[in-house]
Amino acid sequence: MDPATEPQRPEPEQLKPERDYVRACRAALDRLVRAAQDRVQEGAGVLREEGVSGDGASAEALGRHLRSRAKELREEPPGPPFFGRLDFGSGPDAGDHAGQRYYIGRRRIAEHPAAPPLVLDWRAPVCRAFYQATPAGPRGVAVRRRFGWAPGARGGPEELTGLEDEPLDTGGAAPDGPDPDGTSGTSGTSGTSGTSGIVAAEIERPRVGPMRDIVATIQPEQDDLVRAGLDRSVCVQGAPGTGKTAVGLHRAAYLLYTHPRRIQHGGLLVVGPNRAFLGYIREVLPSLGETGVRQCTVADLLTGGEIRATDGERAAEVKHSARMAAVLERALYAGVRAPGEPLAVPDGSYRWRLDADELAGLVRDTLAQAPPYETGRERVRARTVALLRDLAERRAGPPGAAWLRRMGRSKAVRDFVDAVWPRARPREVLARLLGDGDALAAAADGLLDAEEQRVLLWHRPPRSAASARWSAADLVLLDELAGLIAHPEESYGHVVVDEAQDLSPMECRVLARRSRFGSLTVLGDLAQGTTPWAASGWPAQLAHLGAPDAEVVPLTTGFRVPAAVVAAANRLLGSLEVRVPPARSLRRDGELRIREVGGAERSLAGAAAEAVRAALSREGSVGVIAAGERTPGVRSALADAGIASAEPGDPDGAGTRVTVVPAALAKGLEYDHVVLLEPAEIAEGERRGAHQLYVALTRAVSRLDVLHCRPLPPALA
Ligand SMILES: Nc1ncnc2c1ncn2[C@@H]1O[C@H](COP(=O)(O)OP(=O)(O)OP(=O)(O)O)[C@@H](O)[C@H]1O
Repeated sequence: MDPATEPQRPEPEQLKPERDYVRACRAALDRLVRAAQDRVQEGAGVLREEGVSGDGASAEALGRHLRSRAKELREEPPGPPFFGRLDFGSGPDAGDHAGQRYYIGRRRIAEHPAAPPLVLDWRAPVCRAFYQATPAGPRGVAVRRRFGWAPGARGGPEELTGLEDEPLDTGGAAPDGPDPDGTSGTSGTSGTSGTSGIVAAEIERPRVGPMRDIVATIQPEQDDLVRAGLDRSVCVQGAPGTGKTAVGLHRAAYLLYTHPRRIQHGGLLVVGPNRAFLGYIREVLPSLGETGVRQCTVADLLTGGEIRATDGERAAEVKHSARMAAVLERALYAGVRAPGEPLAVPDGSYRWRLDADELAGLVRDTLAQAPPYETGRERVRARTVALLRDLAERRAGPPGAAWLRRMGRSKAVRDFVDAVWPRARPREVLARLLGDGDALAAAADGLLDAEEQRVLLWHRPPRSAASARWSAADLVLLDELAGLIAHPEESYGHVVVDEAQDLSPMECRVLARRSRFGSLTVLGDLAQGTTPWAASGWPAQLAHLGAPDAEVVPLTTGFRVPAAVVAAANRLLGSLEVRVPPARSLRRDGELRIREVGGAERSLAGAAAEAVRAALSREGSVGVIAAGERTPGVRSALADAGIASAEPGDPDGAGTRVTVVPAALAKGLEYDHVVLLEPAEIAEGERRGAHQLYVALTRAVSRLDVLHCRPLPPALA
């Protein structure tokens, strides 16, 4: 927190008791770390004494647990131990909390595990009041106190620089406590929620480095989403900068805290659009103490092989369409057929005979049950053996288990199963589909038209499935086939999907398969859809994601983009192919400047370098956004001007203030100052160029410079 922007400068004596409380928290934390380390040593002693005898295995497990707890505590990012305080009143609304005072922080702090906590974890149920209480609905809270900390504070007492009180339930008195200066309920803001200076300062502070958590300033409508139950899937349709990503990550942390067993069993998965985005959000969950969450792209989940081919635009589009799911299912089951003749199974000198009709009925029944393909195959085998057992039983009484196993493995039964329900491997099925026009025509009949079939077919089919070169879209299809053959082994307890509007139906199905028993948090903005297959409405997309009942909740209050920029972006909304509620900005500050470059000026890239130089005289990050083909020129113009720049997601660019961003990679990122080059070029560049421009326009936290040589798109003119 920047003390300069703080609305209220408390007297040092107001801060003193709070700084003492900080000291008490630090001391408790130090004791916790020491105790955990001691327990590791004790654990090691137990291990040594027990050796391999006795209960060595559980001693070892205990040792592992203690070591990881000690490591966790040591590695806990140092930071302010708390950010808020609740003083409950004595009225009936306060319930069990009447007269209580609670400090709220990122993690629980206590003298020892059984002691009453000095600081509550923000996810604890009682902390909900911190986010939700208003003067109209105080929830028993007499005073809400927010603390301001110096920028980059590591949690030292002197770094606590501000506080702000909001009297809420004026009917109840604040409790007595270690706060003899009487600040509670007297100092601070007007008491109207939403006018907190500390919240405003947090929202308007300059951005540096990766995304940070918003745990101290979560807004009531965001909190509702963060704490939605695990059994509910939710879909957040949020305008740019309304905190969708932040909400998704905090919800992940909340669910891990509230349902540790259910989530940790399957794990929690966060899916984002690309590396640059994942790099940007990487540190939010660890800063909330959650380190075990997998964060990846949909492509990272696909294990079908390497990408060694590129699809044409049309082929990719067809491969990503929902109809491919049905085409692949047909292709997979194309080999399943009813037996044409009876089955004879030799058994010593005897032969068992099964009737063709009976076997056909068995295959038909199995198909009707629609199990995964491989399960179906095993079911056919087991039922065939069961028919043989019935015959044997009638002849000589019940056969033993060894006999049943022998029949199941006999060549006759194996050949029969292979003939009616052949073994299937994803690559072979797909290679046949893409390499053989007849196979494709059979599977795609009524689903894909002749042109669509033509674009799918390989011009030069590989000699075998093993030597096929797969494209990115093929890997999605291989995953679908693998999922039809057997349920994927990895299935998560909860999946958070960001920028979900950009996923194709087939990509949605990749995620649906991995959250079979879980719920989803779906985050997106239809107006920011930039892929050829971007969703135009949520119901269909949610159905592909396997969460057709998810409630769609809009967020429209923007925390990033200043009002002037939001107004320009909203004008663009009318020209997009989707209907979404327009955003409104919480921020009155900020600047939008549009400038035509021409005449004596050398070039757009040169003008960009000048704009960047001017931007660098202020605080915060700078992003130059341009059509992809323009970015190399911009980087060299910056280098010529002596300005270092990085690409988004470049791990070596961590200390660089200037990032040059191809418009296609701008999604989800934000910079204090954005220099946007030649918007007309971005708008025309791709098929959904207007959406791309909408994304590019909404990346600025404080200032947006638009530089152009060509006429502006109408919405900006
Ligand atoms: N309650 C809040 N308090 C402080 N900052 C917030 C709050 N909510 C959101 N922000 C900040 O606003 C910015 C935008 O948030 P976020 O990236 O989550 O929005 P988004 O809806 O995902 O945006 P987009 O769709 O444009 O990518 C971030 O810097 C985030 O930290």
